[in-house]
Amino acid sequence: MSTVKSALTIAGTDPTGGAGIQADLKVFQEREVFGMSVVTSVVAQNTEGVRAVQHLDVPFIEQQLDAVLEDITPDAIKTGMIATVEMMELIARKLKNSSIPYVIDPVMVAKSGDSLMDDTSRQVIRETLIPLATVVTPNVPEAEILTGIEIATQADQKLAAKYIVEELGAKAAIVKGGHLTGEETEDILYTDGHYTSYYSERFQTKHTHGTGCTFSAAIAAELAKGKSIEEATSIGKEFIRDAIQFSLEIGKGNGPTNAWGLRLQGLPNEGENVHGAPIR
Ligand SMILES: Nc1ncnc2c1ncn2[C@@H]1O[C@H](COP(=O)(O)OP(=O)(O)O)[C@@H](O)[C@H]1O
Ligand SMILES: Cc1ncc(COP(=O)(O)OP(=O)(O)O)c(N)n1
Repeated sequence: MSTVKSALTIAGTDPTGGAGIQADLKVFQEREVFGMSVVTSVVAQNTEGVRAVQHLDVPFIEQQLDAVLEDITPDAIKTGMIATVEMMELIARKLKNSSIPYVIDPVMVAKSGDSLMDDTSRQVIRETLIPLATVVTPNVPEAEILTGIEIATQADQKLAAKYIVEELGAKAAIVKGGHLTGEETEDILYTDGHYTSYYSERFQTKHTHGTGCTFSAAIAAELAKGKSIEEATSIGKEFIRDAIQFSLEIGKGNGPTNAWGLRLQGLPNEGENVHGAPIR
């Protein structure tokens, strides 16, 4: 009997491999969890931005989900780009009575500024998916939309995280600090009435395509292995720090995070700041 755990990502695609499903699968592999995926939207994007989006038909997304879930029970599920109300309703129906740990990265806008979720869905996700979540991982603009709270300080991050749990019904929320300023990044977790902060140095790099996907996928992988929410977040934070420190200068725009950054720590260039390193 295999002891390898599995995780399922339900999300959109990035043909350049830096974000979305492709990024999630790399992270699952790196965290030694068997990765599975259900595609919601096919996105023609690259490191410079989004060119076009095609949403798959909801009945076909359901067929993909059924094909996985009737065969394999994942040890954790993550959702990323869920762009329409109909997709949200489908996933909510499928996960309603499930006890599988469920991480929501409420992807709304790509770093390039391109919208990945329509306006109605930004409101509807609050009622459909968020109450089912084990952990929700919004960045600052996403947390502002979910809560209506303007976020500029650590105190605002805390208020928003608490709101997502106490008012919207998630088990835990991590309001990420990547979009704020300062020498450090601080991500604030609220769960079971307690706050925990997770810090890292802030790297001065433009190569941050896929940071949110990478962070949430790492948390999902650790939950799949049975780690607590606090432990999974701590490992996720270390993972994203190294994935950004060793991010890659691929493409003409914002290069992607490096899912094997943590492994590089064991190599001779340990500690060196190599972000922007070409892969050749
Ligand atoms: N320049 C940076 N240096 C170090 N960590 C960062 C940097 N930018 C973002 N992070 C971290 O990456 C993760 C994703 O953050 P964020 O950029 O806020 O989300 P998103 O990619 O969803 O916009 C968080 O843990 C955040 O603190
Ligand atoms: C298909 C798809 N899903 C999510 C994103 C957003 O990724 P994120 O990790 O939030 O980082 P950026 O790509 O916005 O830098 C995406 N671009 N595509």
